[in-house]
Amino acid sequence: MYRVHNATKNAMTQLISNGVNGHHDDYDRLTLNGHGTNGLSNGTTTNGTATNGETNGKTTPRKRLDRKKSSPMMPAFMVSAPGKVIVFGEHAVVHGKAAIAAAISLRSYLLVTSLSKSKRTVTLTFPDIDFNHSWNIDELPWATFQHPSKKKYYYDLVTSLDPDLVAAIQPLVKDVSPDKPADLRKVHQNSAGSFLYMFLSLGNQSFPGCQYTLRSTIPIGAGLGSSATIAVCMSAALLLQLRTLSGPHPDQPPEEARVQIERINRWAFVYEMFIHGNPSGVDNTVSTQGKAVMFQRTDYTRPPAVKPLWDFPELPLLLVDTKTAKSTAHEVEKVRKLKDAHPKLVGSILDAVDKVTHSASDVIEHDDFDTDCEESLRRVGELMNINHGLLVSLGVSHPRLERVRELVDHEGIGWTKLTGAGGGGCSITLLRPGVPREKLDKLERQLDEEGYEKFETTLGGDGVGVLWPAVLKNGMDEDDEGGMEIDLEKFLNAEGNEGVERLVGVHGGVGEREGWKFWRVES
Ligand SMILES: Nc1ncnc2c1ncn2[C@@H]1O[C@H](COP(=O)(O)OP(=O)(O)OP(=O)(O)O)[C@@H](O)[C@H]1O
Ligand SMILES: C[C@@](O)(CCO)CC(=O)[O-]
Repeated sequence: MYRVHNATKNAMTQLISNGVNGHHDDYDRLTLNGHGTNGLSNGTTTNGTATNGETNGKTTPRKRLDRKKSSPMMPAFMVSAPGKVIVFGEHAVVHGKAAIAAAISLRSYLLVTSLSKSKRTVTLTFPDIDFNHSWNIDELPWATFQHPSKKKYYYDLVTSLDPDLVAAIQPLVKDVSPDKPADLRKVHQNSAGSFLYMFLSLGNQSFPGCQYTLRSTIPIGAGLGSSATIAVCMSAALLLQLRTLSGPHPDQPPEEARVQIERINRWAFVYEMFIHGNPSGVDNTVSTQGKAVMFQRTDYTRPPAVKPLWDFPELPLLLVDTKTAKSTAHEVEKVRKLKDAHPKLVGSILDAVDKVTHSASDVIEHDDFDTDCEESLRRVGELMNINHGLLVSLGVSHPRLERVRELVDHEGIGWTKLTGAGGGGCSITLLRPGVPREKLDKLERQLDEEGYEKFETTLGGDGVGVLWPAVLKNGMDEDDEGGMEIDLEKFLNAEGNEGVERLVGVHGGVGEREGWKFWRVES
């Protein structure tokens, strides 16, 4: 894994000098916090043509609005999105079957800082993967992306990448990180490509210079949806900068909140397509919406069926990271090849996974389901074991995942399955009620000795959140007005996951924090 927590002093100075913190004088004009206009009715497209940006891809022409003369300075702001666990149905979901996924409390945080007007660059600063790169906005291939035959709008449903557009950004992507080892270079080039594709699709040449700095508390490539969180953060940030989102604010009607969530999710999917090749969209969907969902996409040209599971139970789960990095794209491709080679057999396995997911949903949603009752948990646990067995037969387990199962099964501690893409990554164990503390301690010691990492996380948390401006009310080091501005230096200097959580965390170890806002989609 390529996790770099603390950039060196020199690198840091360079990263910081790329960006200046935006002024705060214009933020109350924007669409956040309920004070601004509704992005739905104010959907000015980048070429000055006004459209009604309603969902379902339908547009009604509206009268032309005046083009904005200059773009006002933005305050620095942040967005955050949660990782996820897939409880049932990974891989099968790529082939049109159902999956159940829940948001977790580990999150990614993106700080967006505007540059002074004369600075015409856009910079990605991703210290977790040792990546920092700038492009001159005026040198990007806008003409190709803005061509009427190619142009996409913020409300569009994009379900495949356009090969001509991918080709247009290749010259910019291939220059990224020439001196890094090949595997890291590939990761950087993927990050660059997915960002540029979305930036050029949504933005325009008069976009202000800015810097996007990302830090995450989610292990990378561990099956916890790290890439989807980056996709969701980037999508939300760009849509906010383009003033195409309204809220989040406390009085926002749920149906309006749902439109914003849907919009963010659509573009997050585009970002994911670039990183993964063929994602199902379950990761970005649960990361955007939060809580838990039952997800199915049978027709890739249409939005998926997403059933929110508001009352998803607080399952007693042990989340274990094998510390063996994998690539989702690689594991998904392996299953596709197996299916091509044995279509009927693999088709039956995928159908069986679908049945397991539906059975689990029935059990969990039944009135009698009780997380304190052994019988309830046993039924879910057995389904987890069956799901894992089917994933093994698809070839996506790993000896280190099997070792976790062996240790858990031997002590009768619970039921284990891999979660996410497999091939390494994480497992989840549903704990049997009443297991003696000594047994759990023994397991934890053993896992620790063998180089596993245990994660404490809760399921079903909030989805994408916004901190606008990047000032926290009850954080640390509050100023005279009782707020603490999160600037680039503080953000980059925060020590490890704990430091990031303490500085900007949605909970921050100090309880629910004022400042972070979420689209509330429950009705
Ligand atoms: N903290 C981060 N900073 C920058 N890029 C990241 C970060 N975390 C993830 N990424 C991007 O996501 C990629 C990992 O995605 P991948 O799908 O392989 O794993 P995952 O999303 O953690 O697992 P899964 O899809 O199985 O849930 C990285 O190669 C990188 O491009
Ligand atoms: C393996 C997979 O099913 C889940 C990855 O978290 C891939 C996907 O759904 O895109």
